[in-house]
Amino acid sequence: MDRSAAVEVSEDENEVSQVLLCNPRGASARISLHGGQVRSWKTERGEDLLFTSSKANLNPPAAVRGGIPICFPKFGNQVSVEQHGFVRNRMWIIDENPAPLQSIDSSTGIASIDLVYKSTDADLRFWPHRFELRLRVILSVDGSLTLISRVRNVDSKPFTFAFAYHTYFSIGDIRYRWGSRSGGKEDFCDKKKGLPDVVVWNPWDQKSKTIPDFGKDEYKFMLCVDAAAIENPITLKPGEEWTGQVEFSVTSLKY
Ligand SMILES: O=P(O)(O)OC[C@H]1O[C@H](O)[C@H](O)[C@@H](O)[C@@H]1O
Repeated sequence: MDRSAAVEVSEDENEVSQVLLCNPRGASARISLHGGQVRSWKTERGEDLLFTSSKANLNPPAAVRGGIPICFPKFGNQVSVEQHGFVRNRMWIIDENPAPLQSIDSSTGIASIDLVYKSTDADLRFWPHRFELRLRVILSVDGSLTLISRVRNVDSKPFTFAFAYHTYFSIGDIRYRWGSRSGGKEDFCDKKKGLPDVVVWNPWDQKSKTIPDFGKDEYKFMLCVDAAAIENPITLKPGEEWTGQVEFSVTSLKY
């Protein structure tokens, strides 16, 4: 029987709202309003395709180690801006009135949610520009996950930023073949728009020991592959908007 897609909002143990998207086949994605961060992306068999550390600190404001933190307006460690920007450490809200990007109808089996983060006066101390960042997360009938971010300059002067979906994939065992899951039968595939760069990161054994919210041997079972715009930062004039989109799916390998 074909069921409709479902969107449920609940609170986690820290009273932070979480949105659960389910497609008719039982695949799901969970998104936290803390950071607008995708926390899990599960197949219909319940297997999480994203990594979350067993040592992750779930208490705001620090970003959770795992899932898909959003890095904006900077990537990396830069003077006066928090590492990887600050929106991953802020509380977002559900956008009740999203601009239509495409028609989404839950009876078609597609589940989606729109979140927004609007810069505050306090943020101006870290980055002196006013912006609105909207995130649409779409879980499709085939289980693929699409993230569409739109940054709008609502200031009176231009600004320049970097952006990354800092995606922690869960993998089989990095010592045998990175990117493969459970013996090399499946692989991740992503399609990107507006995000020309890719950042690949694994802390490996030595750096793992210096990261408090990361388990000693967990580096073997994760790999960050970030769809990003970093090398050539994006400049927006007042009123302009930029869109960065990524679609993740799992494909079966033919070997
Ligand atoms: O610990 P985080 O701030 O989340 O950053 C995690 C990692 O992200 C990136 O991939 C950087 O290149 C690394 O230098 C950094 O350690």
